[in-house]
Amino acid sequence: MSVLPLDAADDVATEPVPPAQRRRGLPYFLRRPGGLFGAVWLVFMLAASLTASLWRPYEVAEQDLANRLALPSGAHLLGTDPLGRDLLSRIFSAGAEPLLAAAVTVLVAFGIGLPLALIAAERGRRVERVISRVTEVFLALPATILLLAVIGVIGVRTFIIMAILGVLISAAVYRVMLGVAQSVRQRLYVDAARVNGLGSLRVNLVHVLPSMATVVAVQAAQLYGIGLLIVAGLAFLGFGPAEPAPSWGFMIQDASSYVFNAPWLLVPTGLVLALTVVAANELADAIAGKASIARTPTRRKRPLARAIAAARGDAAPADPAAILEVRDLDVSVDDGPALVTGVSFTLRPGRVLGLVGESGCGKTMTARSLMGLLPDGVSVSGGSILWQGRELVALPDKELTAIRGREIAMISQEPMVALDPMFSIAYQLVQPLRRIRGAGKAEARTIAAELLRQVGIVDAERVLKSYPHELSGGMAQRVAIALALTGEPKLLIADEPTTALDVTVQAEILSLLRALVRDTGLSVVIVSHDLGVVADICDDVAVMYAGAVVEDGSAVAVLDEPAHPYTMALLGANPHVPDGEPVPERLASIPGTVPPPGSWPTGCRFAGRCQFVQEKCTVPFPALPAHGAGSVLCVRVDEIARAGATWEADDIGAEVAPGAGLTAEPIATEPAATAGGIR
Ligand SMILES: Nc1ncnc2c1ncn2[C@@H]1O[C@H](COP(=O)(O)OP(=O)(O)OP(=O)(O)O)[C@@H](O)[C@H]1O
Repeated sequence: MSVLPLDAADDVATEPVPPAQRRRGLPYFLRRPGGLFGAVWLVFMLAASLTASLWRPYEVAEQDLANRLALPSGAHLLGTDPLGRDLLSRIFSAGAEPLLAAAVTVLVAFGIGLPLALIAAERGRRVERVISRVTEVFLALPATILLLAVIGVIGVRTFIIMAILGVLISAAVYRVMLGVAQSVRQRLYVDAARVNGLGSLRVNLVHVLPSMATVVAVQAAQLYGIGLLIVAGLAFLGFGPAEPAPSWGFMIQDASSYVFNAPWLLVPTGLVLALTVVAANELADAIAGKASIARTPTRRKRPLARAIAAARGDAAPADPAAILEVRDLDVSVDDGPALVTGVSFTLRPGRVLGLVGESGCGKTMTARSLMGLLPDGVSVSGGSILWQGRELVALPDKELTAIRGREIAMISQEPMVALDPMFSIAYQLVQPLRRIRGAGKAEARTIAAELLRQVGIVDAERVLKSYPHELSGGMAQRVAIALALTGEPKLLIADEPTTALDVTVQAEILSLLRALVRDTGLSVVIVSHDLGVVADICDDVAVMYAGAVVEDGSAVAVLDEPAHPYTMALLGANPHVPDGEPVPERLASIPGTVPPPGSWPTGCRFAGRCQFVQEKCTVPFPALPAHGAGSVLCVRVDEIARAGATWEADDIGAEVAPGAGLTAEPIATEPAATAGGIR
């Protein structure tokens, strides 16, 4: 039996209620007429039913044979049944059982389904598959037949029957909650909590569950209404309390026999049952009033990476001064295409490395792999990430958790999303400070204020009391940076930290990052598609195209004298002209788009869009010619350099033919010297 729609996760709220709204008077759902009615009616019914023996005017079995099938009167406010028993007394005396039994179903269904969903969402695809397969078995069971069989064995024991129903329905609850939990876990503030080293149980309790509260409440209220109908339905079929004990279902069944000669008999019980079910649904609707949809993929741990690590221990970095050394990193979709291949770069303390390239080139996947925060179904499939000489690839999650937030921190493009809307800034800063630095509450608050000042927030006390939605984008990004600094990290990974901000705020955040690097010796890996950002802040740069680093070196060298055609093209297409340089009449463009993973061409992946393409670019090449201090993934790099060719801006309306930018006769390629080719 599946009483909950399996796609309900898409239809209900996962967005927490803004704290300001929560704090002002009644909860928001009670301010809606439907919600108020639902809550008041349910509370009234429960209270009246549980106390019925204290106030009912007649005993439930007391007969007034002179007043059979009577209409409402002063003596019998809701009338009487065929034996002259008082309907008001019987209806409310019968209410406790369905109201409590339906609650048992809800508690059991959510008591099983919700924790399973949280575990499946957290433990990754394998565990999720196992749990999902088991729940599918439950979903396939013929629940009605099963319940009737149980009644045959144990008799009419409503609470046990409804508990068994809860077990069966828990499979449907699991399916719905899994979608929501996966969606919530994908939110950046959950990432931020993980990045700050919060353990999985606390991430679930502090961040995931509160964000699921609305969905849980909506689903629970709906399931409660369904539970009421099932209890009444069972009693209607004769599987309720034995006469003369009253039950809503049997009273309706009894009334249906008199529907023509005493139609009123059906009204009071039917109306009370209908109103109670409607009340549960109205409450659910009111809770769902703030609905918003969240559909994002889930994350998982890194099974392939574990295998890699099993075969490899920690190693000494090739560059002894390096704090981070990434070698031949491959990131792939499990059982799917590679997203990143052979990425290598080195980062020294106090330096800023930029990963730059068009959208979809693999910058984010590369950056996220450094923290073990790849999306579900994507994992490191090769290579090594040496962090201070320690291999991070396939490090157990527990050890990675200890590194995240403390040694390596992360900020992302959307500061608002990275901050949990449920909590004040003070709370979000104080918690990691207490956990990571072991500070007391007062001390943590003082440090939090200092951190806010360090990131350029002058009225730190006011901001500490604020909630994320009360901050501007730039302010929120400063807070996100302060949050990242709570663990005094040595490396900050900044994924497009200024993309969502307006230009003036961008400049402020960049200058803040520069100051942090200068003052604290922090190292930064910054992901950006903006060469202006790279020029502004980076010491080193790695240009990525279609999952590979096509050129790297010092920012000055790469930006001043780009060697790879792709870097030239990016620079030619950059609308920002440095001060003192002439403004070009027309910007360059790069025809076509980045080929998606799985359809990268053989040979140079940029060949299809390159102005300098030749036959030899389209065949695999095992190694590359040396070029300056950095590396350049182009077989023609020296020819192009010698010819002094640059990426041509195309004429309006005309597309530059591949190969048009270089007219020199083909020149023999230098002997291969640098390792690394395109796979
Ligand atoms: N969860 C995922 N499953 C499969 N493929 C993915 C997933 N996430 C990203 N990709 C693909 O991986 C490739 C690299 O994505 P990535 O986000 O690293 O690019 P990017 O250079 O950071 O681009 P952007 O600036 O748009 O984020 C893209 O082709 C993208 O479609």
